[in-house]
Amino acid sequence: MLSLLHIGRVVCGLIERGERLLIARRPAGKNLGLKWEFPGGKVEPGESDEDALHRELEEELGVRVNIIERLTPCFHRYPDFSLELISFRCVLADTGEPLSREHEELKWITPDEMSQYEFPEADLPVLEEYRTQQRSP
Ligand SMILES: Nc1nc2c([nH]c(=O)n2[C@H]2C[C@H](O)[C@@H](COP(=O)(O)OP(=O)(O)OP(=O)(O)O)O2)c(=O)[nH]1
Repeated sequence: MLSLLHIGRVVCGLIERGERLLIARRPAGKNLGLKWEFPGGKVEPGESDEDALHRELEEELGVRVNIIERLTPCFHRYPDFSLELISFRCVLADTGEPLSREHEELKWITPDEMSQYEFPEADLPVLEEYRTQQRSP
């Protein structure tokens, strides 16, 4: 029998700077390797989603952020595991550049450029919601 692992809540940050958003490329050896994602990670037991976001962004990028808005959470089932992805629009709290401590590469892209990058399937509704928001006045 196939057993499907539910990894629980994963938070990620859509970090905005002017018209651009930060995307990060997952390392080759990790699951969903070389896909582009929004930095973040798994929420630990007893932690709030917001605390998890701040912890992960500090660990992965060495940055502090201010949260602007929580987007609609998405449940997604991959062939071998499922997760709930909770995304937040945010901005950098300080002037320093994010560091690529755990990713293959970081890039600042415009919403129009998103379609040129391969994101995990769980991110597709997030990208759609974000682009729709950008188009509305
Ligand atoms: N950070 C992040 N993870 C995503 C996104 N989309 C998506 O499907 N995921 C998946 C990939 C991973 O299976 C999971 C996040 O776990 P992770 O392994 O990157 O995070 P972590 O730092 O908590 O994990 P670990 O290496 O400590 O085990 O969520 C996304 O946009 N950002």
